[in-house]
Amino acid sequence: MSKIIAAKTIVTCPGRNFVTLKIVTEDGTYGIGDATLNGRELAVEAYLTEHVIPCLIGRDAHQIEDVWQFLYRGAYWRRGPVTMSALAAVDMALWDIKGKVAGLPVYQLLGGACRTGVMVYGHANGETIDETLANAADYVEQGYKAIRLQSGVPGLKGTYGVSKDRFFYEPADSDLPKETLWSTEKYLRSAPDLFRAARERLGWDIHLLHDVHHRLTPIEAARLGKDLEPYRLFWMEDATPAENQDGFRLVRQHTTTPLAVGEVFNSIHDCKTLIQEQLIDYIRATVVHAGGISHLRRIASLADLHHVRTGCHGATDLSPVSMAAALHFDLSIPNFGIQEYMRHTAETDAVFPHAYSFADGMLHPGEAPGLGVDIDEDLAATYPYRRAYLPVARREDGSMHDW
Ligand SMILES: O=C(O)C(=O)C[C@H](O)[C@H](O)CO
Ligand SMILES: [Mg+2]
Repeated sequence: MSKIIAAKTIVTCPGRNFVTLKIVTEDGTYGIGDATLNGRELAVEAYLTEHVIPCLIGRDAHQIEDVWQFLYRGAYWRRGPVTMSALAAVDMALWDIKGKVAGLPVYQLLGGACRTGVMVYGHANGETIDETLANAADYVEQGYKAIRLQSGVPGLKGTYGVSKDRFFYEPADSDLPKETLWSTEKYLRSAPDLFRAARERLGWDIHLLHDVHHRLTPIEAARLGKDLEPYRLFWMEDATPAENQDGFRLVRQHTTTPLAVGEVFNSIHDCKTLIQEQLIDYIRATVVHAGGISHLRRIASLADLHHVRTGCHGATDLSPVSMAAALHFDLSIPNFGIQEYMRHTAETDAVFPHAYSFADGMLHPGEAPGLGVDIDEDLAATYPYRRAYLPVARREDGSMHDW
């Protein structure tokens, strides 16, 4: 028994907002978990403070599964991004505590390493194809084996996924949602040009990925998948809004471009049809939004039965605590595919000192007991919360468009 005697949330904004849960046990051991939900941070913070933390006090920190079941089954209003992010933070923090008490990195508790490192993909983007490919060439030089390419769409000012900074990308950059312009026709004309040029310039020894950000109908996604086939993408991500899972049947019938989806999923119930019918190749559900390490392992086990591999979301709105948790998970499961890696800024890295490291296109979680990430609470307190939103998209006629 390792009784939980205290828990609290820490909200900080070292360039962007993060919510962290800290759980302390009677022997003074503490664990941390990420509870960040981009643009809705304080909803999770309040859910944890008002509804979860009171239920944690007095429980055994070692009973990770029982605590998970208590908070999930006992919630009645279960699932959904707020609830599952809060539950994820508890789960991560308890795995962190267990690792620290055992003196082992979490991946060892999950069965040990299945691979020497975790292949990651970086983000190369630019206003033009030339700019995007120049940035991609830098990633190749840094040793990356896989790169996501996003480029501005000719005729559209500012495209989601395209940043001004070469290496640091923060789309939640406005205190109210910024309205951007979208044209499916223009995008569908330009996206294949990007990948044709990429293969000419970068060759075939690098994995190329692309994120459509849920912006196409199934038949449009099918056409893009076909147009991209000659360039052999590692995956086409979020081709169509994921609520309408029937849409994936149509996309699947028309293209052999591998499909990835799942960053907005919160539970195994969101992905089970797509996995069981083999309508996707990569499931991108992530530790923080899908109930923590414990629940993500269930999703991965189901996926493994159906030849679906993982590709955890890893944008900058997931804190270094989530990144570490994802790396322990990635290292330990048989059907790992790839891990997204959008580097955090130096300010964020200073607030969250961590043991994970990058070399030769791979990340490794390191050998520190637990998750191997800490939070400098004094430094965190110097960065107060600032409301920040992702942009929204309108079509050229002014109507709202899907993400
Ligand atoms: O990283 C990705 O694949 C994304 O699509 C980034 C998301 O837009 C971002 O995490 C939303 O909060
Ligand atoms: Mg995405």
